[in-house]
Amino acid sequence: MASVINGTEAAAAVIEKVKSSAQALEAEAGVVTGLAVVIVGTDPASQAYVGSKSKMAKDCGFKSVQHSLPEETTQQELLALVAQLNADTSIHGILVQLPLPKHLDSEPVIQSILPEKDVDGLHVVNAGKLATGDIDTGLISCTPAGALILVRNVRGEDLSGLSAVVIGRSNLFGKPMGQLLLSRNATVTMAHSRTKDLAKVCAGADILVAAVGRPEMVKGDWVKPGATVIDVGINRVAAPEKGEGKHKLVGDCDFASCEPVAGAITPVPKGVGPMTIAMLMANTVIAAYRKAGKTAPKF
Ligand SMILES: NC(=O)C1=CN([C@@H]2O[C@H](COP(=O)(O)OP(=O)(O)OC[C@H]3O[C@@H](n4cnc5c(N)ncnc54)[C@H](OP(=O)(O)O)[C@@H]3O)[C@@H](O)[C@H]2O)C=CC1
Ligand SMILES: Nc1nc(=O)c2c([nH]1)NC[C@@H]1CN(c3ccc(C(=O)N[C@@H](CCC(=O)O)C(=O)O)cc3)C=[N+]21
Repeated sequence: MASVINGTEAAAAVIEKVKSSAQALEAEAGVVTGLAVVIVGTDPASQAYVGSKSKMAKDCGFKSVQHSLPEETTQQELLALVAQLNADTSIHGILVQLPLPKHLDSEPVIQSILPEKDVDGLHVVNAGKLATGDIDTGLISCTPAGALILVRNVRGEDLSGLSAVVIGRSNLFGKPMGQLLLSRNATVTMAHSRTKDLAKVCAGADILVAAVGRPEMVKGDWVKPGATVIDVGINRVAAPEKGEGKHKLVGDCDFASCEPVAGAITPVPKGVGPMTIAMLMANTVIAAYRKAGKTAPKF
């Protein structure tokens, strides 16, 4: 039986440190940490995430601004908003919620954010720093940064001798996760949709991280006994057992079959999800410290 990793509790510890850091920065330098979240369109799931990010920012004592733009926003209008936020000295972090509506091209928008305000870690400068092994001076994508803290809580600071498999190779999660695990000396395999015999690849993993977007794809017989399983997937599926038209969240791992085999496993919800929001706050306060010329807290 695995121990179930409590993401809510781990996130609360991060948030406590963010709050005290933000307070200290305000007391010492008169700087209020500022976060701007930009959302385009009306996707209900995105609206919910953005709402909880703005609320958490306020709880941390930040200045929090939310820009909700209509579905028909043009590329030019979105770029103009980012330029305005880049120039705004009261804003230290900018997050543009993805995915954007189909008529918009997300890449130029992301690359137009100043790297020092790119709290999603998606700017090439930040992605490049992580890829070249600089984990200290850039900003790292929130979900992998949070997932790594959960891994460290179970396995310790140094992952030498452990094999890690990451399923998924997105810029937002899979690639930075692989690089973070590598930076801690794990032996990393990046798996994806073209990987042959995925079950066998996974069976060698001491640390198995799934970020695929396929509900309950990873089964218990893919899991090495005692492995640390980090389930990043957030899938909203029908839950007729809860009543007609009801939904529930499930991960990319089949919890019922994985949990008896794993040594430790994250649940969905209350696993990686809360860490993502906590690390967004952490990145924002880090950005504010750097802007003020002060040594940023480490998480
Ligand atoms: N908890 C949180 O805070 C967050 C959760 N998520 C969740 O994580 C999941 C992944 O997100 P994201 O990385 O953005 O997704 P993407 O859709 O960008 O990437 C999915 C990856 O999974 C791979 N893949 C797809 N099908 C298979 C398969 N059958 N076997 C092996 N690999 C496969 C793809 O491979 P290929 O490259 O070959 O196409 C791709 O690399 C989603 O469920 C998302 O909701 C995301 C961000 C934050
Ligand atoms: N630019 C950008 N950066 C992101 O980091 C980003 C994004 N776009 N687009 C969407 C994904 C998804 N994402 C989540 C954040 C928190 C939870 C979260 O807190 N989940 C709760 C449950 C929430 C619920 O009940 O609905 C949990 O897992 O316990 C989930 C998913 C960030 N994303």
